[in-house]
Amino acid sequence: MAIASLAEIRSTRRLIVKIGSALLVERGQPRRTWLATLAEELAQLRAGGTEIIVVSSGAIALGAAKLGLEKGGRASLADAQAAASVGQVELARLWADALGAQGLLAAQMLVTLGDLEDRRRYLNAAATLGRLVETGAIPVVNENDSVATEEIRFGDNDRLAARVAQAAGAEAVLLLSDVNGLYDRNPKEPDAALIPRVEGVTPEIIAMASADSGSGLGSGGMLAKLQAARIAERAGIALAIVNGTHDKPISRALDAGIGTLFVAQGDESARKAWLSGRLAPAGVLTVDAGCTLALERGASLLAAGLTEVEGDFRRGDLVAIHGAKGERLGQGLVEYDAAECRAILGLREDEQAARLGYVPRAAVVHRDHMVRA
Ligand SMILES: Nc1ncnc2c1ncn2[C@@H]1O[C@H](COP(=O)(O)OP(=O)(O)O)[C@@H](O)[C@H]1O
Ligand SMILES: N[C@@H](CCC(=O)OP(=O)(O)O)C(=O)O
Repeated sequence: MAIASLAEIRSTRRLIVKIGSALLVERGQPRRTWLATLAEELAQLRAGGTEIIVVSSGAIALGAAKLGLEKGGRASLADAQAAASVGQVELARLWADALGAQGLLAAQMLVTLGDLEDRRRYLNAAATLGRLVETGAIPVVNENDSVATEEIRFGDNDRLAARVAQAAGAEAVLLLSDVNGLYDRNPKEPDAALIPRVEGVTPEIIAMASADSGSGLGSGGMLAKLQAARIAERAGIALAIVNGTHDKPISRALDAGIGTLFVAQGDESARKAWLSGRLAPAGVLTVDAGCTLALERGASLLAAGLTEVEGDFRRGDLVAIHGAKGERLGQGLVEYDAAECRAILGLREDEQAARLGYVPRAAVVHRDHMVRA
């Protein structure tokens, strides 16, 4: 479903909700009462059938206060990493308590840029997120700040949220911030006007983001949100920036329709196109007629339908999928190395475990990581 209004975000199947540092932390202290109202809203969304993944900042701000570090722990990378180590413990506890009060189970997931941008590791993160959500738990994702160095950091959780959305196959991202949305200039300027809807993040839109990052607690400012919007729109995912400062911020913003909606610029196939990029497939998997039919119906490629494996690829590589007559059926990210694929060719799941010596993965190419021709 293409999301055309803020209100429609309520009816998404899977939604990423990102909370910035300034919302969660005030003068070094967590905003527990506010968080309780947000958790209540997340529980309501969940009860209405929307699967929720939280991306939460706040570790550095919380940890810096505990350690008494200057500049909110952002004076140096070493400070930020130490602050994040201390603060993440508290952040996880906060979420476990807030969601627990609503009868929900919080699951902590700390990731780095590489986990979401390197194809091989991306599959692991995607599988864990998917499984967590299926179990009914609410993943609470943050960057693993204490180990990520400058070159391998997102640094801001806005882009992290957009990448998590891709990995989790979410339809929308809701960025809760301390402003109503994107303004045509720095919102502190008197004539600044809120932009309700953006169809494509153009250079003109990027130019609206002022270098002033408002709260001073976070890291990304508006520019990071626009970069996140660009990742999302190209992946066929809607993204909205709304004001999260009030109690029950989601209902307030979505009901009143106040915020900025970045409309997805592609469809589902655009999301999957990201998976394939412009890479040349590293191998070919040929499947039998039954499997061809199953793939046409949108199923995953299972080892039982595999008849031939060509090439020397590794888990996470892009492979082409061919039918029995050599016709191209599609392509996708393969869950096994080539040697393992050959070992389990044609085998059912129970036979695979015996051959591999470990519990097999759900598919050779999962439907979420496959683009049909
Ligand atoms: N064109 C703009 N529209 C809205 N906000 C802007 C704009 N340019 C700069 N900003 C600043 O960006 C801030 C939001 O970024 P940030 O403080 O990083 O948020 P968060 O902590 O929620 O991630 C706003 O408070 C605002 O001061
Ligand atoms: N991972 C960091 C957050 C970094 C960040 O981008 O913060 P923000 O701009 O407030 O979303 C932390 O937990 O402190």
